[in-house]
Amino acid sequence: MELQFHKYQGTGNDFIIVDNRLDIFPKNNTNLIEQLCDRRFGIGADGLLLLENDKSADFKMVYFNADGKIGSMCGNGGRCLVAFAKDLGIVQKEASFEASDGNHRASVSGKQVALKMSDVGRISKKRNAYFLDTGSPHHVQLSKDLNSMDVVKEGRRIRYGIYGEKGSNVNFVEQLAPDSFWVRTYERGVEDETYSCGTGVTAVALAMHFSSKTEADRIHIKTKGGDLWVTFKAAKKGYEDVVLEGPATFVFKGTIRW
Ligand SMILES: N[C@@H](CCC[C@H](N)C(=O)O)C(=O)O
Repeated sequence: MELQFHKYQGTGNDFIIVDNRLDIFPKNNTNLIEQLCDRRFGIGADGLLLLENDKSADFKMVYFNADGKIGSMCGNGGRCLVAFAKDLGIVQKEASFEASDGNHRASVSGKQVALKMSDVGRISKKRNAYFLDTGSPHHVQLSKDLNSMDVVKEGRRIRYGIYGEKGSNVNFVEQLAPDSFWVRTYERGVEDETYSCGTGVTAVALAMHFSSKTEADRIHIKTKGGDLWVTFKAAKKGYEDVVLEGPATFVFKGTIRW
């Protein structure tokens, strides 16, 4: 079989993107998707995104983690898919799409894509951390000396030790300024540290506001792969009007045969 694909990245969180509007991609072939994401034997990516037709939105997003298994919501992936849809001419400056956690709207300005995330109703306090679901599950904990932390070792311990096989993404945070944080993320389904995680930085921003580490409602997040911004409004219960904003760019396109 031969596959045309595109590579996009959002602050270093990188994705294989396939235009699957003809619905011919072998979605059930977990081994194939894992192989395509492999950085030595395949194209290499944190995940694989399918753009599909949708009866009411501009398109539908289907996301697979690098382990080849269907994933939950992917914030950076959603932003990259909107950039891809614009490059294909499917959308202009505004877009709407269906994802695993419902409908999302987005706006494009140059290389920047602002994605409306789902409302977050509940943030639970763990011993030295917070847990919330921003479309994907996230453990958020403040850490000292983030620079020297073994994120993979610590992240794996928490991901399996506290959250079992179903797991959670694990975000380690250091405050840089009243409205700015540095985040390193161990990502479930990639089972490694990624250069950034969109649902992760969204979770960090909300958890830091919830725990009064910041009073800002527009928060800058520094990641290994670059800068992201999260804006939000406090709601009666949790947070609403949550928007994740940052760059999403085309890297290359190609053909792969197997
Ligand atoms: N990198 C993604 C997160 C994708 C889902 C995550 N790997 C999970 O399985 O929960 C993002 O940008 O949100």
